[in-house]
Amino acid sequence: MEIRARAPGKIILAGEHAVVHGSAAVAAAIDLYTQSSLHLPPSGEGGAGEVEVDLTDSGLAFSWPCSRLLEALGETSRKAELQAPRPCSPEELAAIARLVELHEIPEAKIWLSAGLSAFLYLYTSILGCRPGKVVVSSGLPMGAGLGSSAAFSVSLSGALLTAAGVVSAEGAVGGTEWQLLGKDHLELVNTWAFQGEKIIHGKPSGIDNAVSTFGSMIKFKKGELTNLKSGNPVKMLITDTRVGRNTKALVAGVSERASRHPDAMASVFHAVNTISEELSSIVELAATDEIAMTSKEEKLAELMEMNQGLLQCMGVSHASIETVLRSTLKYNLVSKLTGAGGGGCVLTLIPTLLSKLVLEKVTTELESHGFRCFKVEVGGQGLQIHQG
Ligand SMILES: Nc1ncnc2c1ncn2[C@@H]1O[C@H](COP(=O)(O)OP(=O)(O)O)[C@@H](O)[C@H]1O
Ligand SMILES: C[C@@](O)(CCOP(=O)(O)O)CC(=O)O
Ligand SMILES: [Mg+2]
Repeated sequence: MEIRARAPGKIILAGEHAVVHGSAAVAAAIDLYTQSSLHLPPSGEGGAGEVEVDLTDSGLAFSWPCSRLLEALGETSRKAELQAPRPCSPEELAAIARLVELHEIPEAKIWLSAGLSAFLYLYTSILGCRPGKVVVSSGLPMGAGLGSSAAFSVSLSGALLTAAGVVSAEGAVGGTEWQLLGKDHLELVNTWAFQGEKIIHGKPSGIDNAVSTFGSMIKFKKGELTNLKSGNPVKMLITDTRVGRNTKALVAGVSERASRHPDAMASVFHAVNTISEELSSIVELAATDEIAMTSKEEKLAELMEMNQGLLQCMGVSHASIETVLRSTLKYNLVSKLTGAGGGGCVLTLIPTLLSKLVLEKVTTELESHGFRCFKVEVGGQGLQIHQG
């Protein structure tokens, strides 16, 4: 049996970091995906064979004998828990970390260990210690702010829960081999993926896994999700500064600053909340044609600029991000970091009336700094399944 699941990355238009502290944020799915293909041998029995994962993007593959997993973790998959995952306990996480350490991961790719821990947790909790192989491949840059960790957790959870028979695909995605899940099944995948994100991020807000699961453009606040109907999707240029960084460390850094300056940071988070609320109402107004396109874009640009200033207050900007801001401002274009910052990707709002020539000039200038620019479609499908 082969089950494939693909889940999109995301951009955050407003509210990253502040969303971890209870503010609203606005995010949208993009058309870059992580795909997990799960192969299960016909008669998988606990205790025999191996669990394998092939991480094609990093060129590394790992495997564990099922007997070893059983010995270290016990029989982890319990029917009742499939409908309501329990968080990974510190003891279980330590046992998983020891299983990951059985493999020598090259120092330059040590960041993979968090993803491997999330993999082992999701696999053994959902399918138990039965043999199987998962091949993961992604069009998303890893650790760059486009939500690769969430797309990884969502696609894995989608494939594993489908194999366990607790979720099933229903409607086809027009003209493709992919199928969608119903709302309740998506909710369940999202809950599992959140557990995976917790292992990778430490303290995620849940926005990345939610937008990767449900797709579209959403407002997210304290775990509550509102679908934003945006008539004419915004156009964004993404610049990957190629400066590597780690979301877990950046999120922890903002929390430390918040504990050093609780009142000042509460005001920053409050301001971000207001920006996200305003941004989401502009997106929705635009869908009803109650606001002209140019006026919408001017307002969005101003709000993004204000949000970037507040992200600088939180200490998550970076010299490379500032270079992108300066370069795009020369052409009167507004940019802000997206995701955790500290390097990674920057969004630049592309107004509808911007000439092709100007866009080419900006892109050339950004690429002359060694950055990589690309355009994405915003607000598309979330998790999709293919069973064959
Ligand atoms: N395709 C993948 N293969 C292996 N690990 C992945 C993959 N995608 C994401 N990960 C895991 O997620 C981590 C990146 O997550 P994070 O720091 O949150 O950045 P982002 O989510 O912005 O890409 C990687 O270090 C790795 O552990
Ligand atoms: C910084 C944060 O708001 C978004 C992180 O996104 P990413 O992992 O950098 O793609 C953290 C979170 O909301 O969990
Ligand atoms: Mg992430």
